[in-house]
Amino acid sequence: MTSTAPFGARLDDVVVRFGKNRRMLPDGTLVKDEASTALDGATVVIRPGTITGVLGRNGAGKTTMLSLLAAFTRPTSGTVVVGPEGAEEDPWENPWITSGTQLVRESGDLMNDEKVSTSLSYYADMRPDWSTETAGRLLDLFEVDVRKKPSALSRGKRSAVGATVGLAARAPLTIFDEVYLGMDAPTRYAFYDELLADYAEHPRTVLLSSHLVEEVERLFEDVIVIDRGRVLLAEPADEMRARGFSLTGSKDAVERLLAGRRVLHRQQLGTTVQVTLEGALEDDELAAARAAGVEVGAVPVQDLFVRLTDPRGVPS
Ligand SMILES: Nc1ncnc2c1ncn2[C@@H]1O[C@H](COP(=O)(O)OP(=O)(O)OP(=O)(O)O)[C@@H](O)[C@H]1O
Repeated sequence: MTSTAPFGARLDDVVVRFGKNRRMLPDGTLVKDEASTALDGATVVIRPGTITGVLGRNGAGKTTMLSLLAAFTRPTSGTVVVGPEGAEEDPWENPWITSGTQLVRESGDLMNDEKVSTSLSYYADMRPDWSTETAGRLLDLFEVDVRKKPSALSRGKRSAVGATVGLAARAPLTIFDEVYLGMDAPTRYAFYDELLADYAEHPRTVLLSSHLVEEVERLFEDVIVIDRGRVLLAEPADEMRARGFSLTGSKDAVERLLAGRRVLHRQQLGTTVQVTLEGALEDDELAAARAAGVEVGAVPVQDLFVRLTDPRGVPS
């Protein structure tokens, strides 16, 4: 256990706009930059003591949301609270909350001009539940030489240091924002295994954003999908998986089972058709599908995510 109960979090109608700055052009003209809206009325609850996947297409607002929780950014409007259940507080300039929140970004947030060991000592001092034993073991596993400066490490090794910081900190709210970048497949899988094992022994709240959905979806208990600054869905991963199913079989047999259903995706190979549909089959429909030689399958979270956030909408 960490010494503090896992943190939950809540965003209520949060808007974040960037860049309404005035700028002087070389000819002396004053221009006002277009504001860009990163979050546009985002409302979500993050359950304490879960591993939650944060999914969204490029520019959807994931990093902005995670930065709000770690008090790296402030909302333009709306409220953000973080903390143990029933004692959540605004994280902004709130040392009690921020000392319990570890955000790991792609950059690893290491001191560039110092040895990696210096950054690790800094995190060890800052995080009340820091595990020196875990840090040492993971650095050995990832084969990181902590006597080097971050600039002398490969991108994958820098990410591995970030992953190590995130796990060794044992923070009640631990956030990994695309921490896998640059890591090769064996290192990423080692990280996922370590995350699950450490989480089982030391329950806390983990948020994980990743574009490698197929790889990480097995870790998720909850999933948040962000689409163009809004929360499209936030629910247990099993509920998300139950949002759809696939049918594979001959075109005619599959077509007969489509009636009235929303088709999320369709592909055809010769006379065989595979469709992804929203909802679930009733028992009699399932029996009819089997009798017609149509295979009924689950849909990976990756596919549902891609279809549900398709900017062209879903085919009718
Ligand atoms: N500091 C900033 N200044 C101006 N615009 C910003 C800033 N940070 C983010 N944005 C804009 O806000 C939107 C959301 O960005 P954000 O980084 O949160 O998305 P993301 O879902 O993490 O994307 P990606 O998957 O590509 O990393 C984007 O349009 C981005 O250009």
